[in-house]
Amino acid sequence: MSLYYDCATLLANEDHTGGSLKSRVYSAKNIKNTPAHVYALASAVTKWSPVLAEVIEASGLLAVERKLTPALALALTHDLLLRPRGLSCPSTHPLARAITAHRTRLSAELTRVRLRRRHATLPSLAAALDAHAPDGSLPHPRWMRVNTLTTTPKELLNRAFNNYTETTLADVLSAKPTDCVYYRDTHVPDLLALPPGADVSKTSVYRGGNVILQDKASCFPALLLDPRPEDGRVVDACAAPGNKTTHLAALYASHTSDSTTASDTPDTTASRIVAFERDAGRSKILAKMLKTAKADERVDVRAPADFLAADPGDEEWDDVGAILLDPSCSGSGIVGREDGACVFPRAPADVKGAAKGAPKKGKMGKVAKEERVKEDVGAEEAALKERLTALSAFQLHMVEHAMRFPACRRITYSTCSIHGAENEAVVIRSLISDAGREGRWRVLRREEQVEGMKAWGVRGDRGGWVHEVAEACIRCEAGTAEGTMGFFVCGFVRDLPDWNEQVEEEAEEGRVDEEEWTGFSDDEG
Ligand SMILES: C[S@@+](CC[C@H](N)C(=O)[O-])C[C@H]1O[C@@H](n2cnc3c(N)ncnc32)[C@H](O)[C@@H]1O
Repeated sequence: MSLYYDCATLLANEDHTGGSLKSRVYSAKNIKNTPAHVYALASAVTKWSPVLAEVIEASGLLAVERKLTPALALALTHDLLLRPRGLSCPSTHPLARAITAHRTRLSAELTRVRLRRRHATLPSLAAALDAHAPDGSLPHPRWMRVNTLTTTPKELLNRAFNNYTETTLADVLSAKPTDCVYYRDTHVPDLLALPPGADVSKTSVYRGGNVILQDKASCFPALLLDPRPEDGRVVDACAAPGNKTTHLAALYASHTSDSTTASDTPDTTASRIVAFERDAGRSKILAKMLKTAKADERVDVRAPADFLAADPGDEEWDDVGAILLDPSCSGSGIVGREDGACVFPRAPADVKGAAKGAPKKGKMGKVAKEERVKEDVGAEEAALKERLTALSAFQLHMVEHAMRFPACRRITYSTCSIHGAENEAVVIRSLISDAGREGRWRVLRREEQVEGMKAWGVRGDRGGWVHEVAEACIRCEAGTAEGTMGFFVCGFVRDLPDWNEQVEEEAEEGRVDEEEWTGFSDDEG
């Protein structure tokens, strides 16, 4: 039984140890079983966790078996339902008894989840989870961004991938994990793709911070923001684990060499990127990532600290010229959970209709079962709507806050969500908000975007939005030939008037005293 406790401890990761699941298993001091044994179970549970979490929630297991934690329930349910030889512990153990008592109900819920995901068999569902891709869609490549703070693509390829051949993305997508092929992206500079399932976590280039495992779509926000020394300081408002922070640091640094001739170039040796992160545990991961990527001296980390608590009126922020805003979202665009990111069943109190999900005695007729499924789906939809309403209110608040920084001229807003409520709707509501109108914010039009982003063809959802806004918004879809996850990003800009020039011009025209300043009209938003 200790195997299940070991696995649950690793998955729950309550002390927020950073690194991959494998590195955490192999460096764990508090496990009783061999690391290989624990890792095999923990990685299988992680893979199945999106499915098993649904099964456990729907079964009401955690409401009945109070001694089971969500992580323990995942590990036990995995072996009970999916391991050919079942649980690997004596059947008389109290935990084995507790889980076995629910076998019928859990197994029925697994069937329902499988059918809802449109898989005729368990192996078909397993293959979809293996490929880290949604049902019926193409697999997901292993994207890696070359960290130009420490190396160059050429040097990296020569050093670590010299037996690899460059090919098309389509070839990479259909290759086996061990095939030595790579693709060089055309939208994001310094981005490479390896075959789906390729494991680079053991390589020295990964451990040494020469490559950052970052989905292509997740590289868009920093690229679109295009941070430059003349922007002043750049804020990453929601930074952990730090993928975009390190990207910002690399892009910023790439511009410093070609701008050093300008006499008003700011001191580029100081930390010009400020990273906020509210969560204490994730702040540690951020610090570790920045150190590994050799970006720690370039980033002024404010963590744990709330971006919303930074007062835009405070002179400390007078030189913030660009903000990258990547706030918490529903995550509905994520197609593959990174190694170690396990999905846990929610505690009974958090599950809507948990009581309804609790095991009941007696047989159900076919019609009653169908009714029950319809009720469940209806409840799920209502819960999602409620969640999206809360998330989009928070996201709007974050954008409005960013829009109030007086010297800020560019903002990128991004989510890994596919829902319009968190994406285009937040953009529109930000533009018409007080902060948006008073600050004269508008979208960064497609023709104004950096080359790679301008060329990207999948634009915002047109459903009723103004054409310019839909064209400015960038979307990525999961499971397509582009190999991205579901993602959204939009840039905001404002052309701040140069007040001195304006006053001079108006004085020359003799208009200064004639016209009284009445503020911007609503039409000017
Ligand atoms: C989507 S994740 C950011 C991912 C990150 N940008 C990256 O690319 O690695 C959102 C993060 O924002 C943090 N967060 C949410 N609200 C925040 C706030 N008000 N201030 C600072 N951080 C916040 C969350 O804790 C979470 O770590």
